[in-house]
Amino acid sequence: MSKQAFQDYYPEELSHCYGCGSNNADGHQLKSYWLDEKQGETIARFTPKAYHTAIPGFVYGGLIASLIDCHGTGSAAAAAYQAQGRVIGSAPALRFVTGALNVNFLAPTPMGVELILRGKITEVKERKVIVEITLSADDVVCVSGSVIAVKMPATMG
Ligand SMILES: CCCCCCCCCC(=O)SCCNC(=O)CCNC(=O)[C@H](O)C(C)(C)COP(=O)(O)OP(=O)(O)OC[C@H]1O[C@@H](n2cnc3c(N)ncnc32)[C@H](O)[C@@H]1OP(=O)(O)O
Repeated sequence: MSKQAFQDYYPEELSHCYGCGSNNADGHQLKSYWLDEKQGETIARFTPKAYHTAIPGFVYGGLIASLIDCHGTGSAAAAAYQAQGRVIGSAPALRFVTGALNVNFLAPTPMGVELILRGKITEVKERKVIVEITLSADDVVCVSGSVIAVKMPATMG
């Protein structure tokens, strides 16, 4: 696993995202990495805080959605660089935003354990990347989801 997260390559001015921006002190600051680059598999870890509670003992679904969202967009950027045979972070920058986010809550997600997000890149096009994601707690898949990530429009940059 590489030491630098995909999000560490985002430029400073695009590092304010509530889910994954390292410049957002109030955000989740999610970090995503290759688990197996050849297989297009990625990983992120996150331990919810007490204030991320839905029902006592269980994690708030909106938090989970945002973790899937940012693991998806980060994985998409890494996959786009990979597909072009380029070093991640090299210019011109390849940046992706969420076009669509699907989340399926399969089982209650317990508080008090580290959550593991695993991504699988299933489609890479020039302007669009699809990432399928699972979120596990204690080796149980509690949530599945997918992100359709689309190249960031100039109007957002
Ligand atoms: C960027 C650096 C890091 C920043 C932090 C990470 C981001 C964190 C995640 C977020 O929260 S981002 C904020 C939430 N997202 C937005 O506000 C995006 C708002 N929507 C848009 O700006 C545009 O609608 C969008 C860029 C998503 C798409 O517009 P485009 O005109 O660029 O898309 P286009 O029509 O060219 O379609 C390109 C491909 O994407 C597909 N696509 C576009 N929008 C889609 C959609 N909504 N659902 C499914 N597919 C979609 C489209 O079908 C097509 O696929 P194909 O190539 O296979 O034909």
